[in-house]
Amino acid sequence: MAAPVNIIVGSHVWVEHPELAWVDGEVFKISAEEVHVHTTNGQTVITNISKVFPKDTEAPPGGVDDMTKLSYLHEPGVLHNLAARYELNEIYTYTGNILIAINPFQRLPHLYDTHMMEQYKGAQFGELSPHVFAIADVAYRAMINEGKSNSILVSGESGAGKTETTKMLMRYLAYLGGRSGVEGRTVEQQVLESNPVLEAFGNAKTVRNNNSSRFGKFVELQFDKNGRISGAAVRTYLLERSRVCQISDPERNYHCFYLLCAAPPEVREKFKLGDPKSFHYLNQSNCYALDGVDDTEEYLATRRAMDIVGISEEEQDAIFRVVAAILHLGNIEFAKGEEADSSVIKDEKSRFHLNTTAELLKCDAKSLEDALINRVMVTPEEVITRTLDPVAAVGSRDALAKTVYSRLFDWLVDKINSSIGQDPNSRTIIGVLDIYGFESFKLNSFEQFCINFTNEKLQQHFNQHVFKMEQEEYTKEEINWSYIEFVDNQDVLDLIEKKPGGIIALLDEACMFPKSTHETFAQKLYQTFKSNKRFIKPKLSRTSFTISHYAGEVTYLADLFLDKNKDYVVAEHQVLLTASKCPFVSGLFPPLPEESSKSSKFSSIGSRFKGVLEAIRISCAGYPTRRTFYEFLHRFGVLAPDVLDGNYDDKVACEKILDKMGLKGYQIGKTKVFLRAGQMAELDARRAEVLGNAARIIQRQIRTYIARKEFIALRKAAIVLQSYWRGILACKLYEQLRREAAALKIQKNFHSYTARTSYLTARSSAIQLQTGLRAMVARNEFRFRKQTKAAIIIEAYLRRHIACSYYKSLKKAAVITQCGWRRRVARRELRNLKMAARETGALKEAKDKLEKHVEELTWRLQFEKQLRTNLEEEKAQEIAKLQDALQAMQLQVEEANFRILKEQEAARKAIEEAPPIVKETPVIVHDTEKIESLTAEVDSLKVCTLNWVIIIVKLPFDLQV
Ligand SMILES: Nc1ncnc2c1ncn2[C@@H]1O[C@H](COP(=O)(O)OP(=O)(O)OP(=O)(O)O)[C@@H](O)[C@H]1O
Repeated sequence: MAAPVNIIVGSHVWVEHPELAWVDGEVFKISAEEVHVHTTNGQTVITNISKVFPKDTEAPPGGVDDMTKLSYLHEPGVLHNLAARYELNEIYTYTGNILIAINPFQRLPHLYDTHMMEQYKGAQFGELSPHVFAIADVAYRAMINEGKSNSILVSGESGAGKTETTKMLMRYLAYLGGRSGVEGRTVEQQVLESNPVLEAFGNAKTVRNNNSSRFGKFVELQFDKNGRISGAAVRTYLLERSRVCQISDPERNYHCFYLLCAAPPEVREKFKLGDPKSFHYLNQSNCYALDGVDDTEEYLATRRAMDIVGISEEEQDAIFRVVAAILHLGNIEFAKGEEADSSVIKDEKSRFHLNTTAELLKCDAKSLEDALINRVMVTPEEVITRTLDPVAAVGSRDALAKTVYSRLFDWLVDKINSSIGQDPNSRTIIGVLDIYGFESFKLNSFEQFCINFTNEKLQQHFNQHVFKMEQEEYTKEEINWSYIEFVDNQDVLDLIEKKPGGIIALLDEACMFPKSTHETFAQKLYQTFKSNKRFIKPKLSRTSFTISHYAGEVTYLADLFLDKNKDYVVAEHQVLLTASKCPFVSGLFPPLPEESSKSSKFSSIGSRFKGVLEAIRISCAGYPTRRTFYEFLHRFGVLAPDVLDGNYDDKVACEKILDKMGLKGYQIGKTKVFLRAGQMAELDARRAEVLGNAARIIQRQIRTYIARKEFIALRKAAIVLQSYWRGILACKLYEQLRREAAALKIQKNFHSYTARTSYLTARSSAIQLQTGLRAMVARNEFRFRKQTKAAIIIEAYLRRHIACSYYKSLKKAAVITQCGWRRRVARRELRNLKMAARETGALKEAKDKLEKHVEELTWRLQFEKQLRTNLEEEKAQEIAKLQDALQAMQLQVEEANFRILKEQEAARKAIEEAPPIVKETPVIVHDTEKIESLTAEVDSLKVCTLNWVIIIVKLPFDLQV
């Protein structure tokens, strides 16, 4: 809540709610005791109020589409809601089943296009966003379903958009019940095409609206039994006749006057017209032209529209001749005559206008003059001719102008209606009443009085419908009904229309007394209604009076009431124009039947005003819908077929159906069912649902059949298509597989190439290694062989040495053996010689010799022993040396083995590190075998060496042996 503000000044202030005020589009809270409201210079000043933010008004930010959804239904809340929606270009809002339309002052074509019409066609009320089409749709459906006529009331202040709304309603109704009309034009087209004509003669610029309709309009669309438009009629009410003679600044007179003044020169010349400023009926205001409107163009457009409506060239000529005549008529001025209370044509200028008027109306100029300045009074005894003073003559002139203009307007409306065509056999109509809403201005005159009286009547009609008649019906039907308090405006209506004694009756009375003035009329009112609650006499005024209407108090100026009320044709005027040589003009004033001219020549607008509202029916509250039991069962029996089948009384059956539908708050009367607002729609919706379901079942079966047929055909087609596509897919798949295989092959070859390359690299490395190793092994072997060769040489030498030694030993042994043998032989000879020495000394000598020889042999043995010992020592040394050499060779072999193992290890590692795809090649196996064979070879060599060693070692033993 914002801080309180002291003074708020606004031009649009609503303070009807006790706590809230709406000031220029904002909501304010009023502190009840201190609030002070007064108006200065057209602005309202409110003190001690505090601003309320929109959220406090309970409406969601975007507003609600139905005002009944607002938590608090008060003016600020309602206006705030409308403003919030208006911000979003949502110009329509519901209040229950009433539509509020706000003038967007811009074209919103998307709101009214054919797509929109399609959407609203047959849609449930309230289902879609609020729209003028929804209202027309409800009226049309109700007419079709119930076979009854319906009316739509379009009400609002001037410029609110009534005429536009009416056009939209008609367009939508024509869309629903369209028929091709005369010469291929639809009725709606014809009605709309007639609009420029009606607007040219019935519309004028006002303060609020540049194209304000100055007449009430009831468009009646007639429908045949099939719900097609079969005819249409435009009924007009209350053309604002006073505007013909009197306009206030900055308003304009009816458009047609300005169009004619802007017509092509030859036309203007023909009608002796000039600048609109030169005509009294137009120059009372300073406004002559409208922004963005070219009157010359409009003149031509009106002529074209007249062509379309079927107004002939001669008729068009006559129409504009009459319009020109009215302008000239307004320029006739009067001066005082020689006799008392008499007048004469003021000057030559006025006479020119008088003559021109007579010329244009094709009547006698003298008769026209007489009709303007004289009055004929018919008394039972005689006929008296009375002169009129200049003021009365002006009144007579203006009365003539108004009469001619209003007759002309009525003629145009009739012409339009006959051009559209009526259907006398039409059973139902939808009427659209476009009428001004309640008006309250600073200065209110007879027009506002009539408009407000109409609205008072509408309100009463509403009251009657909603409350009075309802209550009567409920009582008659003996249903429970708690009486609703309502503001009954019957007393206001009594004040206005009661006969005798009401304001209109007093006004008519005053109009009939020639001496009456507005002052005497006002005094009469003050006197008659001094104790009436609805009538207030303003303190300082002598001619104004205030009526407390249902919508508020309005003060009227009685000054022009008498003049504006007089709607009779002055007999002189009637005679004058009936005698016109122009058939069109005389046709506007057909001679009156003898009786009527005698009995009453006076009719007042006020009294005629009461026929206007009969065609209007407004949707009501309470139990707005009622149906006789038969109607109800006939319509809603489908909702509960079991109830219809059962043997129930109509009343019970209705009750059962309603209960089955779960409706609450309805009432069952003696002969009728009474439904709450919206319940009928709900039942209709359920009925539509049931019928819809039934229709759906039928549709389903048919659709199943059609769908099955279509399916089979489709399946066949699909199979053909599938096989074709599968063929294409298989080809594609094959192509893909082929590509994959090719890719694999390429990969394989590539891998094999890379593997081969790496293998070759590995192999060449292995070969290099092997070569190196083999070279090394060969070198080793070579070295070994060299060593072996050397060993063999050594061995050979050793063997030779051994053989030599053996030979020597054998020789020695042979020598020894020989020596031994010889010793034995010598001994034997010695013995023989001894024997012979004994026998002879010679033997002794031989003995000595032999002894000597033995001694020598013994020495030689000793020497041989010494030699063998030396030889053995040498041999032991040699063996030790050889063993050392053998050990060294063994070490070398081990070393070679160790190196081979290392090479093997390195080769194995290299192979392992090579890529996995490299298969183990038998090369290594060969190498290993080779190595193993080499190892075996080495081992055999070792064995050989050992054998050899063993041989060597054995030799001494042999030798020993
Ligand atoms: N729905 C709408 N869309 C666009 N413009 C609109 C709409 N309603 C009204 N207007 C505009 O407002 C102007 C006045 O509207 P309209 O003539 O229908 O008002 P009205 O209530 O009939 O006034 P009056 O009672 O003075 O004849 C129109 O000329 C048009 O420019």
